[in-house]
Amino acid sequence: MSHTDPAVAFVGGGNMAHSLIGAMTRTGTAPARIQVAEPDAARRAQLARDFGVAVHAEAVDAVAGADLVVLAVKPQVLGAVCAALGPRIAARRPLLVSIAAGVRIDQIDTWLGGGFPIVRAMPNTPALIGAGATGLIANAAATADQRAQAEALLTAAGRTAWIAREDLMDAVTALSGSGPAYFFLLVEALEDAAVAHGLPRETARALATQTCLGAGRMLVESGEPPATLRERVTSPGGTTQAALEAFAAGDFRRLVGQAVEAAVQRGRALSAAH
Ligand SMILES: NC(=O)C1=CN([C@@H]2O[C@H](COP(=O)(O)OP(=O)(O)OC[C@H]3O[C@@H](n4cnc5c(N)ncnc54)[C@H](O)[C@@H]3O)[C@@H](O)[C@H]2O)C=CC1
Ligand SMILES: O=C(O)[C@@H]1CCC=N1
Repeated sequence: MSHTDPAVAFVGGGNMAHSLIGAMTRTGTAPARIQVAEPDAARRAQLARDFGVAVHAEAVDAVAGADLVVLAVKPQVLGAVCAALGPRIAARRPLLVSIAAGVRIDQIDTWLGGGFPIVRAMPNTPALIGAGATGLIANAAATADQRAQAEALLTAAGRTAWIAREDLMDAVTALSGSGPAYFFLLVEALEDAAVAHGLPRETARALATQTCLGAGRMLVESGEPPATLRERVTSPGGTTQAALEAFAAGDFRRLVGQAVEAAVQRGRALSAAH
């Protein structure tokens, strides 16, 4: 980003805000362009120390003068936060970027008072190291420039993809939003299995972790389909084939499908609860 960066206010200075602010400052956004509202004094102090951004206890103090307001609070408090914020920003109507899981754009707009440009984004925790994956969707009130601003902000934290319809956000949340946890679980299970076969835990963790990184980098850097990369590891009648047959016998793909389905349903239930 450059000196023409929008003035950005974060409402909520927790884990995801920390990740996104870290990504923005690493990629050249001046800390002076960023304000954060966070009620927890220890978190405020940490944000100021880590990034040199201005911190406030009250949301209304952070959003004055902002071009773009990132809503980074928990879904359960977003309604109250928006209701308090709406009247204070109604005159200027900055772009709102919500990262709250399971909260629809029309719900946010209604809480704010109506007629606001809004982008809904679903990032994930690897944003912390610039390796995030974010799905995006905008409402009709958001201009092309505002969409580009939201995309630039999330691109600082990794890859982004616009989606065609908001109901697809439940699938994005179940895939990439929650997805890092699925890979962490697989690494945990692999590590435990190797320990059961006698490897020291540190060795098992180091090898499982590096294998996850290596596989991920091959997927990104080779551009080849995962099935092709899998087949290349799988010597006929060899060890990988034996392992993949055990996965198939346990209906691994169906299990993954069920896990994603459960996350999709939970996302829908969360939006219906607001
Ligand atoms: N953790 C994850 O992997 C992902 C989380 N999200 C979404 O990001 C949002 C934030 O999640 P986290 O950062 O993990 O939560 P968090 O709990 O770490 O951060 C939320 C912060 O909001 C603050 N807060 C509470 N009330 C406030 C108010 N009235 N004004 C300003 N700040 C207030 C809290 O003190 C807390 O620091 C959630 O809506 C979540 O659905 C989205 C994608 C991935
Ligand atoms: O588990 C959750 O509800 C949030 C949304 C995606 C990742 N964490």
